[in-house]
Amino acid sequence: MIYTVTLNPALDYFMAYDQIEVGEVNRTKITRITPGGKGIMESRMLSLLGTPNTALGFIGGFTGKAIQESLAAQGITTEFTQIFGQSRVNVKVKTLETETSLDAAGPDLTEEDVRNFVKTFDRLTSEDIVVFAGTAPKSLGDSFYEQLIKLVKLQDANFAIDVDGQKLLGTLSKKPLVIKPNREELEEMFDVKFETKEDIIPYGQKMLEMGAQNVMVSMAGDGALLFSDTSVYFAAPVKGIIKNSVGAGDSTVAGFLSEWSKSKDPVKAFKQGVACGTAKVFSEDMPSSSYLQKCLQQIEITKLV
Ligand SMILES: Nc1ncnc2c1ncn2[C@@H]1O[C@H](COP(=O)(O)OP(=O)(O)OP(=O)(O)O)[C@@H](O)[C@H]1O
Ligand SMILES: O=P(O)(O)OC[C@@]1(O)O[C@H](CO)[C@@H](O)[C@@H]1O
Repeated sequence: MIYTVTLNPALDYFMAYDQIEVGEVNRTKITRITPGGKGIMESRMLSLLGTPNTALGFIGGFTGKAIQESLAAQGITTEFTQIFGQSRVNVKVKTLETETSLDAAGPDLTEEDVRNFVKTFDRLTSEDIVVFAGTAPKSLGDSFYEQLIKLVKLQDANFAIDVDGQKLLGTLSKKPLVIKPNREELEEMFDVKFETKEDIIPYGQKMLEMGAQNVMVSMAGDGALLFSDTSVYFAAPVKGIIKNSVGAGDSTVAGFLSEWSKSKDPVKAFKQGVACGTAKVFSEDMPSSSYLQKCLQQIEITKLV
C-alpha cells in the first residue's frame, strides 16, 4: 500500500483572471475549489492511475470536512486524524502571465493530535511506501518528518519525500526511494546557479551518493532529469498551454510511484511521472485518464550518461 502524508492539508481556491489590477476589484473568469496539500494531490493522481493508496494527515473544521467529503466523492481512501483546529484555505491566482500562491499557515496542533496521528503508522509493513510531502505546520517543529521516517524504517518500509531544501538533504542518509527537487530548489540547496541541464548532473549524482535511491529533478517547461544507479536520463518537455500548474510536482512523484510499485523499473516510472506532471499543468484540475495516456505517448526519454 502507498500512504501519502499531508501534515497541512488545504482547500485550494483557484481563481483565473486575464490580468489583475492590484488595489482594484478584479472579477474571476474561472473559480474552482479542490482538496489540496501535496500528499493529497499525490493521492488524487495515484487514484486516477488506479493505484491503491490511503491519504493520512491532520484535518479539521468545516474546511477539513469539505476536503474529506470531496476526496470520498472521488473514491479516495483517507484515514485522517481529526483535530480541533481548522484546515487551511490556500488561494491560487492565475493570470495570462503569472501563477501566484497565497498559502495560509494552517492550524496549530496539540500533543494529543500528534499522538493520535503517530498511531496511524502502527499498521506499516515492509511492503508499504510512505510519501511525505509539503510543509509541516509550525507547531510540529522541524524534526517531525525525521521522527516519522524513523517509524517507517523500523518497519523496513520504503519512503519518498518532497520537502524543501536542507530538510530534504537531511533525509537522504535514510535512503528515500525517490526525491524530486525542482531546479530552483536544487540551486538553493547547493548554493549554485545552473545554466544548462548538464550543470545539474554532478548535483543529482551527489544526492544518489548521499543515499537517495532515485532522484528526479524537474525543470518545469525545460523537461526533467532522472538519476538512478549510475545512469542519467532526460525527459524532453511537451509544449502546450498552461491551465493550472498547482500540483504538477506532486503528480510527477505520484506517477513515478504508481509505475514503480508495479514494475520496479525506474525509467518507466520516470516516464509516467513526467507524463502525469505534464498532463496536470495542461489541465484545470486533475487530467482525464485518456489525456494522461495521450501525454504518456508524447514523453521521450534519452540516456545522457
Ligand atoms: N511549463 C511547463 N511545460 C510543460 N510541462 C511542465 C511545465 N511546468 C511543469 N511541467 C511539468 O510538471 C513537472 C513538474 O513541474 P515543476 O518542475 O514546475 O515542479 P514543481 O516546482 O515541483 O511543481 P509545483 O510546485 O507547481 O507542483 C515537470 O517536470 C513537467 O513534466
Ligand atoms: O504549504 P505546502 O504544504 O508546501 O504546499 C501546499 C500546496 O501549495 O501544495 C499543493 C501543490 O503542490 C497545493 O495543493 C497546496 O495548496
